[in-house]
Amino acid sequence: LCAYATTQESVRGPSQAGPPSTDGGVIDTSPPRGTRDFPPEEMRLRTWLFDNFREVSRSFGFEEVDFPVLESEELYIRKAGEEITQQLYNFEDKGGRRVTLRPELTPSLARLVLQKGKSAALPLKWFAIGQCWRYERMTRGRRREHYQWNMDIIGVPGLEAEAELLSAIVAFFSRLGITSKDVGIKVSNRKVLQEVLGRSVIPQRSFAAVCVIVDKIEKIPRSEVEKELAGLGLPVEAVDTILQALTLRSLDDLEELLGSENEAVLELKQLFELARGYGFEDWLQFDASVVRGLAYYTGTVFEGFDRSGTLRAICGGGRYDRLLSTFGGVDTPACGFGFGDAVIVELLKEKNLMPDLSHEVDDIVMPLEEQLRPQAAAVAARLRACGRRVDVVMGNKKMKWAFKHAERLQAKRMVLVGSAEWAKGSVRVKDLSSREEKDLPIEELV
Ligand SMILES: Nc1ccc(Br)nc1
Repeated sequence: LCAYATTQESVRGPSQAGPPSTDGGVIDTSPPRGTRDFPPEEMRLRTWLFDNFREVSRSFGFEEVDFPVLESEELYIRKAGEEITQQLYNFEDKGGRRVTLRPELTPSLARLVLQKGKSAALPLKWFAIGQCWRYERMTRGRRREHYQWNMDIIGVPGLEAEAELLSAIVAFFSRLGITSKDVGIKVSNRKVLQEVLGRSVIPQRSFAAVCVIVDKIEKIPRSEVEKELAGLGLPVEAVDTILQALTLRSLDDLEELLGSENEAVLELKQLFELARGYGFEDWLQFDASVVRGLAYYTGTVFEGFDRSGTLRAICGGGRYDRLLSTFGGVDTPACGFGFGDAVIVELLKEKNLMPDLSHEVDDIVMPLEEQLRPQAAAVAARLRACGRRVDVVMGNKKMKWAFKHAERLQAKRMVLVGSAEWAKGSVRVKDLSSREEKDLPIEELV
């Protein structure tokens, strides 16, 4: 399957036979199950998307980091029943080590923060774009890999960190032409659930598992959620109280339920006040049903959604103040988000906002006779040294082919190297938009 394409053409590989395989037939040219190739057109779109991820990250003063796609399995062994840890692309390596292709980036980031220890001056503002994996029985035919953009702030306990991250997400959407009419960001706080569970005397050790189950509230039948919560030993009335609390959609109602001094109420009010300061409050809406499916969130949680309701969550994140101590480190406040490379492309297609990305070449240089190829090479080298993107015609091609090639590449000029012109220190240049043609001295080519 090709990455972002949806047409059948993208799936069929080239018709010519591939390298002979052992039994004389053509090898399977498809990529491994659940993975994608990125042929040029798809790769241009991916590069464009990642360039936007990077430019937003840099405009917020973040530094890029990266980690191995292969990590120790122990980074993801959590007991809260998350889908992400039940679908590890894990195996035992030749040294007998339990390893896995990473399903997410946050644990790697936490590992690097711990590794850096005191040498990393806080706050850290790190971003990464990395391929993440899951191993899902192909019954559902879903992908097994995607690229995720992550931005994380380490060392800031206050809501200003979440506000910065949300502002970065809004800045990214805005760069692509997506508005708050197309997309919203649901915001809540896990302290809502913590308070509600506390009132039902639910043991703290079940909190993460309750969040993972409640996160499925809009994906599986309520009866199934009730059954799974009961499976954690929650009494029926507690289940009703929890599900009732999750229907809250206004901060006033939340305040009425939890009181004006409740931490979740105070934090959410502060976050919305900061959002007004940044000017992106119309992107946000409080929604108590948002808990996110990762066990380690401890406070604010949020997710970007398309208002037409046709797509899965576009991005998501939250505060995770106690992740480092689960790795034996000292707890450090942290918050971050993940933004996948697939749903956003579906949204851009739906909104007709896909960019027009052509194969960009400025000049096509062609020797009119084979023995002039060294001269053509000199012309190409000079043009490239001046920053022009140059395609040199290779092989013994006819002019008709060369002009068709130039049209395909949407080149701006055709530069023909012929003996008569070369003898005068010139080349023949055809402007491919004005169709104007003239001899130019080589030193005037740029
Ligand atoms: N965590 C994760 C990894 C890979 C894909 Br595709 N989706 C989610």
